[in-house]
Amino acid sequence: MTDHSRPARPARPVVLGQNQYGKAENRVVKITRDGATHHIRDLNVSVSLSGDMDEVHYSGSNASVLPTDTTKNTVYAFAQEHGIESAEQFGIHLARHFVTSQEPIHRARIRIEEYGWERIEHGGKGAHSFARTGRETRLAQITYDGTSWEVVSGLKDLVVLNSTDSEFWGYVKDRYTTLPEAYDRILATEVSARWRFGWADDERPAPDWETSYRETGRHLLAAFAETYSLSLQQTLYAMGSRIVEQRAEIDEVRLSLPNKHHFLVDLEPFGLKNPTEDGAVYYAADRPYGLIEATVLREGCEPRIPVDLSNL
Ligand SMILES: O=c1[nH]c(=O)c2[nH]c(=O)[nH]c2[nH]1
Repeated sequence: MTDHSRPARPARPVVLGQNQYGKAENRVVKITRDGATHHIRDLNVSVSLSGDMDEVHYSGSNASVLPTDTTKNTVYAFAQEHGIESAEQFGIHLARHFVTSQEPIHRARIRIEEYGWERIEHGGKGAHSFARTGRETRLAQITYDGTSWEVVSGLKDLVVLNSTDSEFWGYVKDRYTTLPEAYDRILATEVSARWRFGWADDERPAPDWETSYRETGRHLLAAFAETYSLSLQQTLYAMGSRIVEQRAEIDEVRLSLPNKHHFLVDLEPFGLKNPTEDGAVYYAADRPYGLIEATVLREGCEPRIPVDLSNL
């Protein structure tokens, strides 16, 4: 056995920087039964802990280390013991547990992806058969430092398209500009969105996470559908500002919108017209794509969602 009592660290001009650890991507499926009708929640939960962890890095002493295997077990045990009311509530339970039960752990960050399932309705039944929706992935990130909470929710992979009510013209033109002005184009994007809640301490009641997610998604889609778009930038702002205006619990929205270009195909070589007005055929390009990103904030609030959403 290694003796950890000896001086662990020779003086060296090297120090440990930010560090965190935990078990990533714990796949949890929870079935609850309401008579013959079953309900499913399907999560991917990643745990990240930090605190007094210098010694394990410097000397290998594991005295402060709650094993990542234990964090995995905790995720499954909590799903059974406490249920999964919402991704956010589940993450809050876990974060609070790790920080309050282990002295060396000062901060917990729980990231959750949730996959949707819909019922397979068949012959008036549909109680226990499901199909993965594949529409969007719900996201939640919960961070707790023993005093304050930061909850960022969101979604990704939500592909939406308006087949009209989109124009793009009047832009800067230089010697490299070839893009024709568009007065009736397809506007399509794959929404990646994060929204941060103002709720930060246990003194105040937490939002109703399920209602908040449902309504925020509804506003996001309604703003996309209802905005007569002169640019994707304008549509993005309409989506973000509608959420901040309509959902009092949300202070900040970050959106990353790839412009999924649809180009009218030139069919002139085949003696065919391809009019936008009716029956138009488009080439759906997958790359390169315009990438339009912005944060929309409640006035007076600090931006805290990372600019690059791939880091969240
Ligand atoms: O909505 C758009 N915004 C742009 O900034 C842009 N640039 C471009 O080439 N097409 C578009 N479309």
